[in-house]
Parts: sequence; C-alpha cells; structure tokens
Amino acid sequence: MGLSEVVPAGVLTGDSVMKLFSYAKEHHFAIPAFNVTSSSAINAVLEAARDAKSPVIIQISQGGAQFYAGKGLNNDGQAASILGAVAAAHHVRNVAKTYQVPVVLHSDHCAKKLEPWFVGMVEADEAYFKEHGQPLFSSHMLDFSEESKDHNIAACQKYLTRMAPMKIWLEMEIGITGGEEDGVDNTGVDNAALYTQPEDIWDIYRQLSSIAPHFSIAAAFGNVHGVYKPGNVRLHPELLAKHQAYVKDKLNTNDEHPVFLVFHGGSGSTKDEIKTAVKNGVVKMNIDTDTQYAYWEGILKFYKKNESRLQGLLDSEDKPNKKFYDPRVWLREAELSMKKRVQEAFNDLGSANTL
Ligand SMILES: O=C(CO)COP(=O)(O)O
Ligand SMILES: O=C[C@H](O)COP(=O)(O)O
Ligand SMILES: [Zn+2]
Ligand SMILES: [Zn+2]
Repeated sequence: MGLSEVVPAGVLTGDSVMKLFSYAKEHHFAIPAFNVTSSSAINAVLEAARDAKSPVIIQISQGGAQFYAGKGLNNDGQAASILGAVAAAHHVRNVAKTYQVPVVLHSDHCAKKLEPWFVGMVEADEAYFKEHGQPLFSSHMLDFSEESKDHNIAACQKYLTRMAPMKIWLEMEIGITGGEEDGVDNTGVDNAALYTQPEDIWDIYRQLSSIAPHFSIAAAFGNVHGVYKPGNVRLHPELLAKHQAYVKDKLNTNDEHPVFLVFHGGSGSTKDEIKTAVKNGVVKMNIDTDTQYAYWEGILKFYKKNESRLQGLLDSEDKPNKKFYDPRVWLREAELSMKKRVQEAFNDLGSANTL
C-alpha cells in the first residue's frame, strides 16, 4: 500500500500527521523539512515533491516568517513574524492540493525569548479550528533547549495540553544544536550539551506521552546549523539507537523505535550519517543551508551566463534586456536549482516514490 492510500494530498493535520510519521518509521524512511522564506521557495519545494512522488515538510522560522510578511513591518511583540507565518501557511494551504502531495506545515525553532511568536501561531490555529475543524498548521517546534530540562519539559507539557484538542504535533529539542539560529548563537556551547543522554529522552517521553502521542524529539547528536569545513562537525547518529533501546526497555514494548526523532542541521551531512539516523528512527530531517545555497547558485549561474545582458535596461546594441532581468526569469532559475537539491534530499532519506 502506497502512502497516497494512507494520507490525503494537501496539508495534513491531526491523525494524518501521526499516520504519515508512523508509516515513515515502519517503512524506514524519513521526510525532509525545508525552511522557506517566500512563496517562490514554497513552490519550488512543492514542485520537487510532486515530481519525486514524495511527501514533504515545509517549515518557517521566526526570521523567515518576518521576512515573508515583509522586513519593512514592525515586529514588536512578534507581530510581523506571526503575520508572516500565517500568510505562508495560507499560501501552502491554497496550492498544496494542486501539487497533489501530502504536506506537513510546520514552524521551526522557537526559543523562550520568541514565545509570543509561538502563542500567536497557536491562536491562529485555534481560530482556524473554530471555522474549519482543523488547525492552520500541522505542527510546531518549541525549542527551550537553552533552559533547564525541567523548564523545557514543563513548557512542552503546557503547550502540548493546549494543542491536544486540535491534535497539533509538537516537536521539542533537548541538548543543543550548535551553530546559529534566529540570533541564538550556539557556536561556543559546551560539547556535552551537543549530545543528549538516553535518560533525558525517557524523561521527556514519559512526561509528554501522558498528555498526547503527537510529539517528536530533536535530540542532539552533534548537530550544527550551517555547513562548515569537513571535520569540524562530529555527528554521532549511532547514539540515537541507545535512546530507542532505552525507551523500548522502559516501555517493555516490541516496538524497536518507540520515539519519533528529528535530525536538525541536515545540510552538509554525509549519506552514511543520514542513513544511520534514519535506521535509528529519525522521521524528519531539517535542511536549510544547502537549499539556501542552491537557490542562490541558480541566480549566480544565470548571472554568469548572461552577464552582458544584465548590466542595464538595454544591451550594447540597444536591444531591450527585459527577458533577462525580469524576476520571473532569474528567480525561476533559483527555483529549479533549489528543486534539484530538494530532490536529492528525498533520495537520501528514502521518501522519493513512496506516494
Ligand atoms: O536544522 C535546521 C533548521 O531547523 C536546518 O539546518 P541546516 O541549515 O544546517 O540544514
Ligand atoms: O534554525 C535554523 C534554520 O536554518 C532557520 O534559520 P533562520 O533562523 O536563519 O531562518
Ligand atoms: Zn535549538
Ligand atoms: Zn534546526
């Protein structure tokens, strides 16, 4: 049975999200999550998913959401980031069905200082739920990994309880993703925090599963946002096996992978690292840096190829250059280049041809 018989096309919510992640775990593949900052990037991701016959996760960060609404807007109280996230969500909802792929619509890292952004999105979910019987988003990430473990878990419990009636998925982070995210600079963080312990996973699993089953854990195994010189990042996805075994033992279940795990900092990872992570129950891998670069590279190549036609309104023979500087032309090159990198991720994670 293909995935298209299990979940519908378009934005998934509630039980469908659980069905998708369970199906992925059962069939040993994961779904890539791409950060987007514009409708152009969203369309590129959807086009790639359609052509690769893959489900896909589209996610927006707080900064990405602010950009989506417009950097010219005031972001006091996260107003622009809330507005942008809602606008992006509506764009995805409006077009996803026509691309005929199942889409998980997700919001990325939300540190404590950005909490009003999270609350604003949940309010939008509640309003949408009142009208349509389902939330606006499929899932949200709450990233209180900078706080104490108890504080982190308590915050997740609070929001999971609020989201449970709408069956919104919650992704939480424990341990720390190195590098940078939304102005949180984790470049100098203590090494031990980059690797989560199995006991921590169990504490989280125990305390969240008592509220609702719709949650996943982004456990740190050396992950870093961004791409660095080879050798600088030490990823240990094999550690994830220990988490699964520990929870399996505590639960006394036959399920080899009781925990839904998330892989942050997917860019620059080797095919082997990705394979090992998926083998150990990772169902979602985030990719931003590599697709950002791919998008840019499309423009770079286009510019180099057509440099002489991109210097003014008219060329040296006074012929119009309109066909070269029209944003639909060079942004399309960006989209096609991004599409290629997105499709590479479907292949790496095994989600291609699962529909
Ligand atoms: O984890 C990510 C977004 O949350 C993406 O990380 P990369 O930019 O390293 O791919
Ligand atoms: O958290 C990491 C993602 O790559 C989002 O990045 P951003 O905060 O620069 O939008
Ligand atoms: Zn984080
Ligand atoms: Zn991340």
